[in-house]
Amino acid sequence: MSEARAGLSGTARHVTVSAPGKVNLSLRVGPPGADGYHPVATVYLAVSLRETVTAIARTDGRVTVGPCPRQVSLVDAHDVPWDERNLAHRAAVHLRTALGLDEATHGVHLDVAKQVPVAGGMGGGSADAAAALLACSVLWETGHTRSELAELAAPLGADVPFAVLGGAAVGLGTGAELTPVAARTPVHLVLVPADAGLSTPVVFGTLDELRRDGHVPEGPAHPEVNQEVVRALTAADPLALATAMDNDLQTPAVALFPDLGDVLDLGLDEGALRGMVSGSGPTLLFVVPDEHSALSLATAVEERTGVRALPVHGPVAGAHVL
Ligand SMILES: C[C@@](CO)(OP(=O)(O)O)[C@H](O)COP(=O)(O)OP(=O)(O)OC[C@H]1O[C@@H](n2ccc(N)nc2=O)[C@H](O)[C@@H]1O
Ligand SMILES: Nc1ncnc2c1ncn2[C@@H]1O[C@H](COP(=O)(O)OP(=O)(O)O)[C@@H](O)[C@H]1O
Repeated sequence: MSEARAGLSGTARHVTVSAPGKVNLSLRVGPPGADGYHPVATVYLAVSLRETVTAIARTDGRVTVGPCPRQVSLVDAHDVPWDERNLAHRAAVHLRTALGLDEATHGVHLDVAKQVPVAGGMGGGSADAAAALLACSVLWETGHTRSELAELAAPLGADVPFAVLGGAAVGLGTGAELTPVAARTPVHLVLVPADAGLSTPVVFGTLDELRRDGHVPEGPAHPEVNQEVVRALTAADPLALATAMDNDLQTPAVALFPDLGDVLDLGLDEGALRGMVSGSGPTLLFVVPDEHSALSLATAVEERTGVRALPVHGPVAGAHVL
């Protein structure tokens, strides 16, 4: 048993929450501000690859976090910090502090079962933070609605409010100012994770360098929302969606991880409507017309690369109690 779990009784009160990973169907990035953050205009889609966090009451006032001992994980959770740097841990401490809750009586252990690739540009850590926020809020009976929790989530990371709300949404500012988009039917995608991660700040920094050196055009100070992607989502038109998608972080992600170019070509070769880097990468997303095409593309990619490809769909629900 891990040190963090020692002393937890099997009968302790607990709450389990599921929260989704995401892809960005459009990600337009402006130049960085004084705080280092870049203004974005993005279109998020929550997808059917989810994280699960169980909040277990602790009687000693501590906040602890660890990988779920019962989980057979799809992902390698070794790169995840299982201490106070973990986003789920930070979410619990943030909630306790923001609400002025008594530390002595608001301890918690967080069991995290990961399915979303780590450092893959799919917001897995953000989903853990969103799930921990809701799980602790229910455990500690704070009475917050999901939209109140989404507002509380913003200081934890640009993607965290979206993981609370889920669905599909336009994100402005750092990505945390959300407007829901009503997607008519499911979008079917195949995700191809890479065998290593990419650091989000390094990918943003590489974009800045490529722009400074004139290899990539400058972005506008206030990027505009890709309305064609929004229209394609509301019109349930996968071909229009595939055509309109864009991601300013694709060029820096491929510069840092050149093998991505080959896998993008391979996906197109096997019938995808379009392939693109998900967020800051290196996970790739391929748009396909329907569920059947998703299964056959995933099989073909696996056969040719030996990499596990994941058929998913979206939009799916945000953080909710199981
Ligand atoms: C790029 C995106 C696209 O949705 O996500 P990923 O693809 O990495 O999951 C997001 O903008 C990331 O969201 P998230 O991972 O929550 O970012 P944060 O923790 O807030 O920030 C991590 C770092 O990324 C950079 N950052 C993030 C958001 C933003 N609008 N501008 C930035 O420059 C900053 O260097 C920041 O210190
Ligand atoms: N619960 C968590 N799950 C995954 N990574 C985490 C978590 N908490 C902190 N991290 C750190 O955040 C980094 C990026 O996390 P992640 O959300 O998986 O990727 P991305 O920002 O590309 O979507 C990881 O490399 C890891 O160091």
